[in-house]
Amino acid sequence: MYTKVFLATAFSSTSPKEVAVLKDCLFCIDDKGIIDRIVHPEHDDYDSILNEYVNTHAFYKIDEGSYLLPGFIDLHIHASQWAQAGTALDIPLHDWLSTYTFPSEAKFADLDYAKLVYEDVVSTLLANGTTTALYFATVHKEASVLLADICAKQGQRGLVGKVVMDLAQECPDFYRDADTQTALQDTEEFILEVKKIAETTKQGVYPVVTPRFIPTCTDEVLEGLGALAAKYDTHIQSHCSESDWAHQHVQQRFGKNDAQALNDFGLLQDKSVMAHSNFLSDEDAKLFAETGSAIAHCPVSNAYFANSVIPIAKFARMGVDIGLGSDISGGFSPSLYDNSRQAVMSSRMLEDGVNPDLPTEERGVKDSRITIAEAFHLVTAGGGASLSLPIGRLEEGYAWDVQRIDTTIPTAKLPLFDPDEPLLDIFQKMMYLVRPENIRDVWVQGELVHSRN
Ligand SMILES: Nc1nc2[nH]cnc2c(=O)[nH]1
Repeated sequence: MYTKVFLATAFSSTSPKEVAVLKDCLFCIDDKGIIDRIVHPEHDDYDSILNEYVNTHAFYKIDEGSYLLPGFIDLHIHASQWAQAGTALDIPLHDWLSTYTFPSEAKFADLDYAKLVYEDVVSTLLANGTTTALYFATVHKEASVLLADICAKQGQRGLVGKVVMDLAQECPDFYRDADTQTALQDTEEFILEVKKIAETTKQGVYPVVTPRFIPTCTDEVLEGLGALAAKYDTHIQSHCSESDWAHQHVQQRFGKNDAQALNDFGLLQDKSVMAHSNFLSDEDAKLFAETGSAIAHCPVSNAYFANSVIPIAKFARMGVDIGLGSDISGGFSPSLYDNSRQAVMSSRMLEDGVNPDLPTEERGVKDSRITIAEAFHLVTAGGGASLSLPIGRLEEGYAWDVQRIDTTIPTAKLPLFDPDEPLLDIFQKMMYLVRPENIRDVWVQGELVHSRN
């Protein structure tokens, strides 16, 4: 007995460069919200399953002109920074943090304010097709638990970190952990409270060990956080080699790159996700591949703060797990469609180069481009592999995290005029042209969590 059976045409990434078209398939979902079977029209039992379910409440026929995509996975987002999205992008990272961001994050000591912003960011992400998000909250333990609770209640798969920043000379008095011991104790209590919420959350919520980045953390806290992550087998997230300033800051402090320093503190492992990572050396990238650590590539944010375009195609060839992050609010857009488009465009600019005064052959970095199909892989299957969770693919054994895209609605109609247009062309048009209006329904772990109908 299946809980839900969908008859639909869908797209799913089967490898970094390949997208499968699942035409007129039956997607059979069990009571845990997992895809139990995908039955193709040529399968022997297609007609019998169709006949068994077609007149039941469990049957969902996706209309012509609508297509299913896996829900998107945001590998790096600061939930609290939703309150300042779209502002203050005119100054460098270090000044942006101290002038705008730390004062804005400090307001999350107020739980009423935190609730207002967090409920809105989670529902906004769901409306944009983001079914899983790896969140930075703020230093405040209670407000961080609240974010996990809001994800649980709204049906989003949230991985949430209480931010740790305890280094007095780099953090303002009004916004940091009281001291190292408190930072570690709050983190441990946070982990236990989120694990408690997870016990009754179908789609899962996960506590994440979250040193903000090396420049705001003491050696003691970094070491303690590595130990806590090992003790509770949690995910880990931080920022790594994001900009010239951040990269050089760690070099000056430790005489080594961020990646190496994070590894020495036990912070690079299979469930680690490091945001940005623009300035990884080849050796650093090998360390990521060996430890199973992932890169959260944040292409919109990088255009403002990273002083560079990350060579994402090269790191993918080296076997590093990679997904996409919106990095609200270093990135202004909550949409991973926007970020997929920017990932492609930035990679093209890296390949061709940008300075017209240089001769063609000196202008760019060859073999740097990625296609929109590769961006789709990053935002779905790549994100799932980065988190070591069975999400991001429409395959048996994976969670039913899905968005229904309607290409026909009058206010956001896609330019589809040829009834014989190849489905993979329609897929590309969706990746480039979909707006939130087109995202009609969103399911997480088999449950409908957003609908515009
Ligand atoms: N983009 C970005 N980089 C950071 N590095 C440390 N904190 C932050 C942050 O909030 N945003």
